[in-house]
Amino acid sequence: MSAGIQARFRIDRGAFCLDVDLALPDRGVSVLFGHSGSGKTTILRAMAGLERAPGGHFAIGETVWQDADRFTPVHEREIGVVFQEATLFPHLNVRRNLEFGLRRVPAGTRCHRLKDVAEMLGIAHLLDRPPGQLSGGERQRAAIARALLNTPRILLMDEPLAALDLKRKREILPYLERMHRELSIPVIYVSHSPEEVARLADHLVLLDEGRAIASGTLNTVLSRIDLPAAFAGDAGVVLDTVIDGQEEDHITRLRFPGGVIRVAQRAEPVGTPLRCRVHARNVSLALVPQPQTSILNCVSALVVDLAPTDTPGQMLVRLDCAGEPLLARITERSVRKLEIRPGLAVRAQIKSVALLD
Ligand SMILES: Nc1ncnc2c1ncn2[C@@H]1O[C@H](COP(=O)(O)OP(=O)(O)OP(=O)(O)O)[C@@H](O)[C@H]1O
Repeated sequence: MSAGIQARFRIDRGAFCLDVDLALPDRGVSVLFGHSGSGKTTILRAMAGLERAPGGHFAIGETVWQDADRFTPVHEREIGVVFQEATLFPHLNVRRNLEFGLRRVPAGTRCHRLKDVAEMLGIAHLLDRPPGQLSGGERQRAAIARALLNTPRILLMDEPLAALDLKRKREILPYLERMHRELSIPVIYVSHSPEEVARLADHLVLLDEGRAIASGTLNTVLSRIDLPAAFAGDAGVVLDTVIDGQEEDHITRLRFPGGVIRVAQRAEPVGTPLRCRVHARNVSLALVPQPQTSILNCVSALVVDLAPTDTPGQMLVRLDCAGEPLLARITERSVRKLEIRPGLAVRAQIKSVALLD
């Protein structure tokens, strides 16, 4: 088994000190999430070799790019980097821009790869256009394609959607999700958008003032109730479900290990995976099944632990639904009334779920 990604950096800038020691998976998307100024970009720059972190260590599996006696310069690291603003050459059309990324690929496979990557990112029909005639989202997709065509060992993305308006963000996210499914290289993705985290992350690192206050699989970190400030009112988990069947009244049934969730009708076939976000504020608790309720979704769960939130009178309760975590945000009064405590069996009523696609 490979050792994954090891990244240990200490950078002292006086007013700001980055001090992280991260073990990240060498597949999937690891999101670095935190407030402005928490050190996300500095980590990415240190990984790329753009920032010196004396005494640091950075390795992907057996490939060591930085340790006590080595510092591989940026141009010798097999990385793809995508910044907030797409950096395409304005005087070259999209095809020529992409060909720039092909220098490390054996000549025989180049056309094939260019075509595949352009199709994956939905820009195959734009290859003859200059960047000036593309929308912001299309330009960013071309920049991602160029970074991928360099056959990197790792893709570093620094808020690639930040410069786009909401409509363009929504347009590009499905391409990123597709990339997520189809790529075998690790992606380190800087973001401060909870929506991007929920849609794209496999692994999540929470940063605060230069330190990693949590790092783990997406739901392990999202379901921590001791990190109240991180997501504040957005606290919640992500469920990976599959479509289980259709019901009358235009309802689709989704299945996850903790039970069944019903949502407004979806057109996809049975078996299609769907990621959904369940906000803690949309989950309430009952001790017995509630037949007289308009809420369609109710699953059995055990209380794991509970903690106060930033809002007076409100508590976060962590639940275990057959191994899947779920969070509920309820009032302190309800905690007292129902005697909510670790180990208690409850019914979790899910008022709504947000489907992430
Ligand atoms: N070249 C530099 N010299 C000195 N300080 C810097 C430099 N670049 C960034 N900083 C400071 O280092 C800290 C971390 O910056 P960084 O850009 O890594 O944060 P970030 O989490 O990526 O923020 P944002 O979300 O706003 O991009 C900030 O306090 C910033 O002001």
